[in-house]
Amino acid sequence: EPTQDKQALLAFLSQISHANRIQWNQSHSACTWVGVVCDPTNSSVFYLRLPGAGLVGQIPRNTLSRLSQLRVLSLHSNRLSGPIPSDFSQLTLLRNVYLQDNQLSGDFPSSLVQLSRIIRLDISSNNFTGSIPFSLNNLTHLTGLFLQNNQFTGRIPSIAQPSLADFNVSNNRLNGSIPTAMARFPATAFANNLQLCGDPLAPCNPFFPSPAPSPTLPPPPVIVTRRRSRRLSTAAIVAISVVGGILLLLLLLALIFLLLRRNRRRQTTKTQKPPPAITTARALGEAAGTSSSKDDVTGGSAEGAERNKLIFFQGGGYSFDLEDLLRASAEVLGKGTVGTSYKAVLEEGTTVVVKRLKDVSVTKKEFEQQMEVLGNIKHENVLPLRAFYYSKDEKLLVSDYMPAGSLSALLHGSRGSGRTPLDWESRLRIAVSAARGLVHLHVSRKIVHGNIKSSNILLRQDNLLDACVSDYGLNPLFSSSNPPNHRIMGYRAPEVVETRKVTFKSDIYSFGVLVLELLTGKAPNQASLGEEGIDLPRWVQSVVREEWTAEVFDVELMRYHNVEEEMVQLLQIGMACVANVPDQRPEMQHVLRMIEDMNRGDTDEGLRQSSDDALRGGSDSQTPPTDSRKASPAGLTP
Ligand SMILES: Nc1ncnc2c1ncn2[C@@H]1O[C@H](COP(=O)(O)OP(=O)(O)OP(=O)(O)O)[C@@H](O)[C@H]1O
Repeated sequence: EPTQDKQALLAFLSQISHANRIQWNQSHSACTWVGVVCDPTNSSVFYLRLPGAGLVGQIPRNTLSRLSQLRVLSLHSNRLSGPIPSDFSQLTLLRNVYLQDNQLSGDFPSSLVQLSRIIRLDISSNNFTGSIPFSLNNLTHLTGLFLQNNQFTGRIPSIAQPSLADFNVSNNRLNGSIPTAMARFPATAFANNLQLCGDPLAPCNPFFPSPAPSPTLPPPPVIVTRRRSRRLSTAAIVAISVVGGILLLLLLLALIFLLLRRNRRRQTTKTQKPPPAITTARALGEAAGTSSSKDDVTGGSAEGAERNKLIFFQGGGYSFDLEDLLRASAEVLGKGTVGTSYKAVLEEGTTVVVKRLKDVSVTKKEFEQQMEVLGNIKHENVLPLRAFYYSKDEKLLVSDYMPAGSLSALLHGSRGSGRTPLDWESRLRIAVSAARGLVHLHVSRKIVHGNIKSSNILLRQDNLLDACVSDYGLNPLFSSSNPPNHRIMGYRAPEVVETRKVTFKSDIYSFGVLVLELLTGKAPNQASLGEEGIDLPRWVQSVVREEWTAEVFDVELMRYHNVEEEMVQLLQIGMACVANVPDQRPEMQHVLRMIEDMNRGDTDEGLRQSSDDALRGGSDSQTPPTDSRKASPAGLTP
C-alpha cells in the first residue's frame, strides 16, 4: 500500500471539484482506485489517469507533485484552469504527460521542461500564452510534442531532437520563419498561425516586412539566452548555428531589398514628381473616362513609377503615397480569411491598417467599382475605407487603425489572467452599435456585409461602448468556388455552406451568432466542441430554457444583478436571427428595433437614441453613387 502517495492523491481530490464517479474509498488500497495504477509490488503510484473526470479548477499545489514515482499523468478533457504548478518539476520520472483539452493558462509550463525523461507531452487545446521556450531542447527523449490550439506567440524555437517524430503547433499566434530543423514536419503542423513562413509553408516574402514582430521590437528569442544557462547540448549548439545562419540570411535579404528600393526611388524621382493623394472622384472619373488615362489610376499595365499609386477616398485627411507606406514600420495584426492585416506607422506618425488581399479574382475594373461603392460609405458604426491599391501582384486596402482592438480580443483575450471582463452594459451597447452599422449597410446602401464576426467588430478608443463593423462588402472580389474557410464556419449560415453565396439573410444569421457570442463569452470558432468549433446556435438550442442562466450565459456576466431578464431577451433575439430557414430570420432593421425596444428594467439608458438616424442613413449625408443605389452589387441578393 503506497501510504504517502495515497495521502497525496486524497489531498488532490479533496481540493478539486470532480465527477461523482471518482469515489476513492479510503479503506481500500489506493492501487485499487479508479484511475490509479501502481508498480507490480504496489508500493508506489506509477500511472494516474483521470481523463474526462469532470475535474474543474486549478491543479492544487503540493499534491500530485508528491507522487515521486509517477510515470504517466493523464488529466486531459477536463476543465482544469490556471497555470501548471511549479512543483511539477519534482516529478522527475514522468514520461507521458497528457493535459490536452483543458483551460490551463499562463506561460509555457517551465516545470515541465525540467523533466528530461518526458517522451510525449500534450498540452494542446488549452489557453497557454507567451513563447515556446528553447529549453524544450532539454527533453532529449521527446518523441511527441503537441502544442496546437493555444495562444502561443513569437517564433518557433529550433527543437533539434532527432527523436521528435510528432510535432504540432497549429492554431496558435506564432509568426516568423520556421526553423530548418522543423521543416520536416507537415504543413498541417504549422497551419493557422498569425503568419509563419518558410518550409514546409510558403517562402518568406521580403516585399512586406516578415511577419515577425516589427524590427523596432526586441527579437523574441532572447528567452534562449536566459533559459539555456549552464551547459549547452550539441543539439543546442546546432540549433543556435541554424538560427544564427537564418538571421544572417535575413539581414542580407533586407540589405538587398533596401538597396533595390533606393535605386528604384532614385529613378522614380527623376521621371516623376511625388504624386499627391488624389481623390476617388478624380481617380475613378479618369478610370471610367478616356482609355488613355485609365491605367494611370491604378497602374495595372503602366510601367514602373505609375504603379506607385494609392487611390484615396474623400474625407480621410490622409496624404501619403505607396512609398511612404512601404517605408512605414509595419506589424502583422493578424491573418484573416481574405488576407493579412498590418498596422503601419508612417514616418510622419500616422497609423493606418493595411489589408493585403489574397486571391482576388475580379478584374481591375470590377475591383475599382466595388471600391467606389465601399469607399463612399460613411457612418459612425462602419469603419471607413480610406484608400486602396491595385496592381497585378498586390491588392491593398487602407483603413483607420482602431487602437482599442476588436470585440474578439476583448471577449476572448487572455481570459482568467487578470483581464477586466467586458461588462453587460458594454456588451449591449456593442450589439446595438454593430446592429446600427449593419442596418446602414443593408438598408441605406444595399450592401451585404458577408463577414460578420467578432474580429470584424472594432472598438473606438475614446469610447469602448461604441463599435463599428469592418471588412464589409469584400465577397464580390473573390471567387465563390474558394473552399469555405473554417475560421468563419461558426458564423456561416447553413445555406451559405452549400451555396457559397452570402446574402442579407446570411448576415442576419452571422449577427445572431455574434449576439450569442456576446452572451455566452464563447467563440464560435474555437475547437472546444469538435474540430470545426462550437456551433453556438445548436448548443444554445440544446440547453433547456430553465438552464440558460446556469449553463449558457458567460460566467463573467453572473456578477451583474438584475440583468438576467435583459440577457434572456437578447438571447431570444439572437436565436431568432439564427433560424435555419433564411426567410424566418428578421430583417436587420427589425433586429435593431427589437434590441432597442428591450425592456431594460431599472437601467434604461436609452438604447434607442439614434436608431432613426441609422434607418435614415446615419451620419452619412452624402448621396450614394448612382450605381450603388440602383441595386445591390452583382451576386448579392437580399
Ligand atoms: N482597422 C483596424 N484596427 C485595429 N485592429 C484591426 C483593424 N483591422 C483589423 N484589425 C485586427 O487585426 C486582426 C486581423 O484582421 P483581419 O481583418 O486581417 O482578419 P480577421 O478579422 O481575423 O478575418 P477576415 O479577414 O475574415 O476579416 C484582427 O484581430 C482584427 O480585429
